[in-house]
Amino acid sequence: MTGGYFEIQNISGGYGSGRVVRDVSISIARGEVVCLLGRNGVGKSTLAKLACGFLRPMSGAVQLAGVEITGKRPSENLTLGLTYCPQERVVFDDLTVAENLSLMRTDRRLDEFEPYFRAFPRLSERRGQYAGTLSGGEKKLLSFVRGLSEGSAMMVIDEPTEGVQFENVVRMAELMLAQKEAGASFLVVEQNLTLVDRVADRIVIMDHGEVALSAAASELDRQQILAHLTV
Ligand SMILES: Nc1ncnc2c1ncn2[C@@H]1O[C@H](COP(=O)(O)OP(=O)(O)OP(=O)(O)O)[C@@H](O)[C@H]1O
Repeated sequence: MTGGYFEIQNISGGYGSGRVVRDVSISIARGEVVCLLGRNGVGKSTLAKLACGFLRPMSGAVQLAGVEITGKRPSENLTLGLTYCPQERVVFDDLTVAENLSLMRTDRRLDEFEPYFRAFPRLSERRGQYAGTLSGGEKKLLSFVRGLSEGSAMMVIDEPTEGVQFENVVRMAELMLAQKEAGASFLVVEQNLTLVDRVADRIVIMDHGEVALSAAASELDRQQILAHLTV
């Protein structure tokens, strides 16, 4: 145990007997944002799933606030303060935008979502619209707001900006930074350097299922990052 708030320790795993992630360790402190980058197919999403209980690791351990959570179900992890937002948009198409959000609250009130509606007027305008009719980028925003509004101390978010336009990516960054200020920690799988530049304290780059590079964001320039992302 190295003292991080969220500790991924020597995790290996994948699908069936196929090993995709090999011996990956990442330690995230309270209030730290770590961005996980890498080319397509190197195992970033698989690592996120292994860390959050959607896949059972072949070996290694995961700890949250000093508590071992390896192999716990995602629903158990949520009660312990770990939110996982998968890459696939998690919205219910046959519920309205408002219903998708109010589902998160036992009293069904929408008041607490007002800051998110102010940040994303498109969502506000579409409150009464079925989520199934939203564009891909709008669904990603809705999914992001659902995840962030869980208010967990640790959030693992997989490619939140896919299909989201620039100004909304900037607002996503601002909302994340506000939660970071309040003490939340993030592991963000991301290819969009607009978001990475704004939120990352540390950058971890994966290649072939392993950590190829881990450094403070301030120590890396764009060229070094891009060298790892281009084939
Ligand atoms: N459900 C699955 N069953 C079997 N193999 C899978 C499954 N999901 C992903 N893989 C394989 O695992 C490897 C890593 O995929 P993963 O989605 O973790 O990569 P990634 O780095 O997140 O890529 P991307 O940036 O394209 O999302 C790929 O070879 C992929 O084909």
